[in-house]
Amino acid sequence: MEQNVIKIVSWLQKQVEQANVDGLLVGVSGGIDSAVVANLIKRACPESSLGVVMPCKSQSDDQKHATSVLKACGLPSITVDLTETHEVMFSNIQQQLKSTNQLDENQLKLADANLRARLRMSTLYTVATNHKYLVVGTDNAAEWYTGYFTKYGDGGVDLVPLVNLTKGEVREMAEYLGVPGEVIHKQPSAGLWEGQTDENEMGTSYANIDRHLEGKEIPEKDREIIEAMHTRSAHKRQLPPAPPK
Ligand SMILES: Nc1ncnc2c1ncn2[C@@H]1O[C@H](COP(=O)(O)OP(=O)(O)OC[C@H]2O[C@@H]([n+]3cccc(C(=O)O)c3)[C@H](O)[C@@H]2O)[C@@H](O)[C@H]1O
Ligand SMILES: Nc1ncnc2c1ncn2[C@@H]1O[C@H](COP(=O)(O)OP(=O)(O)OP(=O)(O)O)[C@@H](O)[C@H]1O
Ligand SMILES: [Mg+2]
Repeated sequence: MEQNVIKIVSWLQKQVEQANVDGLLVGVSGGIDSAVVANLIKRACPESSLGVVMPCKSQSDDQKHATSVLKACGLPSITVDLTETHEVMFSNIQQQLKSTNQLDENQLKLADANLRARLRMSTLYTVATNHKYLVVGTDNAAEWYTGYFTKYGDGGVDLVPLVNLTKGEVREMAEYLGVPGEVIHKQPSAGLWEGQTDENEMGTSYANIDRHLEGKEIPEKDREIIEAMHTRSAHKRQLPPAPPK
């Protein structure tokens, strides 16, 4: 594990040098993926790294966990509360759709969740430009393969240091890095709506996705779910399609 950490930390340092920027930042949610990245960027750029906490109708536990992650790794932070910003933007869009008879309640619920992720992305780039830092993403191999992220939201980043690690490997790295236990052991959640957990929404488990990525046998039903997510999300892992010249 130590070797893996050293490898990623020096890769991050190289990216900073090559991009000719001053440092790195990450959104810190109180979840395990951003906790690991927070530790890695602090190691890569001890004097020029930043965590950004961005509550948006978030659970109070998440904020408590974000604070304990930041304290444990000594990463400085700022907090930008997006609750009001989201409220203004979302209710304006909703009103316009409603008054013109174009509102689809179910679709808009999903769009609402993705809007929060995209407001966070805009916030991170605003702070990154101010500091001359790069935005570091937190997607792991399981999320990347299944496309379980918001296009141009939490997927809109400059670097993806965890993209080759399964969720299990992220957990092992979190333990090695001293991430607080309550963060390591809670259910992964995008916090996109009340009571949401990743595994409920996906209909399969990270353990199955990890096993599938490692080439091991998993139940046929889970294999089908994972492959369907992978196919459906191909566009998120590519540049936007363009017509031939
Ligand atoms: N074939 C295609 N070619 C090009 N573009 C295509 C496309 N199909 C859809 N699109 C575009 O992509 C959009 C759909 O993609 P997107 O907006 O990402 O939305 P979508 O994939 O529907 O939803 C995002 C998923 O990621 C989950 N998520 C989000 C954020 C964080 C986390 C987490 O783990 O923390 C999880 C979230 O719960 C949800 O299940 C469509 O609205 C359309 O604009
Ligand atoms: N409230 C928040 N404040 C700051 N960043 C956030 C917040 N919510 C989400 N993010 C950013 O979006 C990323 C994607 O969320 P995701 O839930 O996949 O990761 P996580 O919360 O770190 O871990 P887990 O998957 O275990 O919940 C986070 O890692 C973080 O960078
Ligand atoms: Mg989360």
